Amino acid sequence: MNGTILILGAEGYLGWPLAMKLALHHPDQKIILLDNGWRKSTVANLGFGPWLQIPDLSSRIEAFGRKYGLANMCAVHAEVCSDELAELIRRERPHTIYHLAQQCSASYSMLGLQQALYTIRNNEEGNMRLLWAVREYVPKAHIIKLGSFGEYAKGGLPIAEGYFKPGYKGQLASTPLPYPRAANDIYHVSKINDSNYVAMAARTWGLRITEVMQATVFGLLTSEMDASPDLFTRFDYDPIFGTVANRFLAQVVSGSSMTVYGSGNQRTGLMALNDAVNSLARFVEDVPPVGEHRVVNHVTETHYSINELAADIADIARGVGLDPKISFTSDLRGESAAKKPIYSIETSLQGSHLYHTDFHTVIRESISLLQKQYSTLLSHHFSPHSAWNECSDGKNLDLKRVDAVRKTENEAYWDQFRINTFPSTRVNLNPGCLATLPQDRLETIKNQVNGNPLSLYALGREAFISIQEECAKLWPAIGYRCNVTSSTSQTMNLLALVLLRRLQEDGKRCFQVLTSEHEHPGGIGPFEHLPEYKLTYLPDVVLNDAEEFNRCLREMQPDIVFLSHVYYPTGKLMQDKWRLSNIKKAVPNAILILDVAQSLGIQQLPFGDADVLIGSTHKWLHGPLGGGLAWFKEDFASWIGALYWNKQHLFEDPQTHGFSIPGGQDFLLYERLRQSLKRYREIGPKAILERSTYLAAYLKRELNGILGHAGITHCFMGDDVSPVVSLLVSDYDPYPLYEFLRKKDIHIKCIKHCRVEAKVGHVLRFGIPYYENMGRLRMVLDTIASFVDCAIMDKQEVDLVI
Ligand SMILES: O=c1ccn([C@@H]2O[C@H](COP(=O)(O)OP(=O)(O)O[C@H]3O[C@H](CS(=O)(=O)O)[C@@H](O)[C@H](O)[C@H]3O)[C@@H](O)[C@H]2O)c(=O)[nH]1
Repeated sequence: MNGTILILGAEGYLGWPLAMKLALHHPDQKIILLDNGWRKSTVANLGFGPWLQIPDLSSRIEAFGRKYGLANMCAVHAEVCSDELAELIRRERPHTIYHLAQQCSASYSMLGLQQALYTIRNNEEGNMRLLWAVREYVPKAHIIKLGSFGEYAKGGLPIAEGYFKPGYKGQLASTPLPYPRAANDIYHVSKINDSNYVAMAARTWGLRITEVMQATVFGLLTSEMDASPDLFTRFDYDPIFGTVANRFLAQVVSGSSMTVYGSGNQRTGLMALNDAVNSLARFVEDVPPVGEHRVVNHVTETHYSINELAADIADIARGVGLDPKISFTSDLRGESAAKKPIYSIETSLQGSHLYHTDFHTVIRESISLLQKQYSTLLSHHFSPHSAWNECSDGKNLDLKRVDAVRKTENEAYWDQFRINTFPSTRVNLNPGCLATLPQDRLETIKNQVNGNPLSLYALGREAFISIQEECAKLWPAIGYRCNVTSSTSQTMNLLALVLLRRLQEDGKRCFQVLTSEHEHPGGIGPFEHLPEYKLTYLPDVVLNDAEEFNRCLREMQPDIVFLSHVYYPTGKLMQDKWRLSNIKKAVPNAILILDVAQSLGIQQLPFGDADVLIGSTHKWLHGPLGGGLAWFKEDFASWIGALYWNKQHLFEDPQTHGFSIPGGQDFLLYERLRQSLKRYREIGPKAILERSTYLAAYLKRELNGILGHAGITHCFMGDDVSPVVSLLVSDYDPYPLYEFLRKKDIHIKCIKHCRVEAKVGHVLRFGIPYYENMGRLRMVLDTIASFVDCAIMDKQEVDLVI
């Protein structure tokens, strides 16, 4: 490769088409696409999503490679606001850097304090870090910084390109001064501040900077996409991230009213996506001299007021047989203009560098494409955002609306969320393995390591620290050490062996383990297979009777009590309030191990009495397979010493020595877990449990109806506080049904021949992830009903009867 071009914010609306254009125009150059996925996850978390479901960035890069036979793009998941940026620039030495990695929504920046702070930090810190990194490592590089046309103060004067020579008190300035800037929102103020910093960096440090004062971009297609959906860019049309022309397009195509804010006399500059990207790409060859802050007004449609824009789009829409409507709201942004403001706009590139596609052509082409790619429409995308001056207690009213959108019963919201983040067509309801890594994180992780084992370790260390921070927030456990381990089964093997070694130091050879009849083999199995342990399985009638249970404890004086927090076959929650503290009172020297594999992520963990709590990450945290979290009481951890004895510690921290997975492992596990915990915290444990139990109640109710109708004797085990539906059938073998579902890509769990709460039979377990929805569960139920009907009606009981 003959050089490197770096695009910051390459997964955005402009970033991706720009990357394609550069890759095609410069096949001998390496194009690095950096993004942190913020835009995608933030839009989804607000309850919105783009019109078209676009593949993730790495799939798009692959599709581009296939179509054009080029392999000069590579994606990097990194934060601009971290040392990763300087490190990347130091390593790659790009000659051209596009900076598009900014929070670009004025409405988002006005949602509340957190959003305002995020905008300032991300935009201004990111910009500052870029300037310093370029100064340090590639001072001759060309920075192309996306500014905003909206930074300029509009006062009836012609709008110059960044600098002009004003007159005052009869005198004309001798050197050009910055054209006045003013804004009504935090986003645009952050861009104004950026302009000052880049101007300073050019003047004082001699950097070469082109600042592109970008007007509102509209449209969906660029020439490189060639109408291939796997190369499309995101098209947002919601009130926070959707911009005016794109919103109007989506509104006319879907039959909603175009929402004009205020009088509609306010003006907006516009530019078609293809024109904007073409022009941006040409700056690679058009480099300003050292020390120049060149400002470019990037706008092609200079005359539109919002009313005129709506009227023009309405005309074009009518021309293609649509029935456009326009509605007016109050002046949400304080833009009130009694009549259209008058000013002209200078654009030095117009006619040369800046190609201007006919507005009507782009609008017609966009309408046609939106009609063809009609998506799941969510009407809340069309409502306006709330007024920028309507704040109470520091919280903008919009957030309340967003909360309402996200509530448990909002199928449209969750459907969109699933499509955005867990788009698999399979329905995974196997509560033993809900390890479905969100789509938007997969690519991130793939690109972190680039085949270098040392970077794998470095990433592992960094991720481990973040995991510990996340865990401390999610599960504050005073007096415990939290460690990232292997899964419950793997950790229990180690713990059973280490315990044996420690217990035998007192000379004893045989140890009593008290447990229940419904443990998962992964937890209790190691004790069952090591002959030094003698197991007693208490039946549920004893476990559920406080007095009887205490009597057993006192009589047996077990060395170890091993119990599950949520019962494996039924999903029922242990009555831990009295159970665990009673164990500690009755047998204070016994080691109490709590298997939280079935409860981690959906129930509050009962810290306080248990010496160890062990859970897996591939169930309700939807995290990596083979990972686990284990909490050890401080004194227990000191006594037991370690689980891993090979001293290949990955960390300096002695607290983790011997308890965290040592070197020689795949530490992407840590990165995957970090991503899963981040997602888990973003959605929130409460929302997750509420949504999952709500769906589980629906599935249970409907399943009951189907089985009752078919005359199949059954009962549901468990309770209503768990998102696990556990179905017990005694007269039928449910395995053929399980197999039938599996072939239809519906996964559940079948446990044959088990005893639960004095009943004997076969159990089918359904665990319902929060991101599922009624429509997909209905499909599962219909599939079950079709199997059951068929088997009964065709008198194929032979399939069902044991
Ligand atoms: O449904 C809507 C949406 C917007 N508007 C009006 O359309 C105008 C433009 O609003 P917008 O949301 O499309 O765009 P804006 O907030 O101005 O910001 C967008 O356009 C800027 C360039 S410029 O518009 O400032 O030139 C970029 O910097 C930003 O990143 C991009 O989000 C405003 O007068 C707004 O009141 C409506 O009337 N109805």
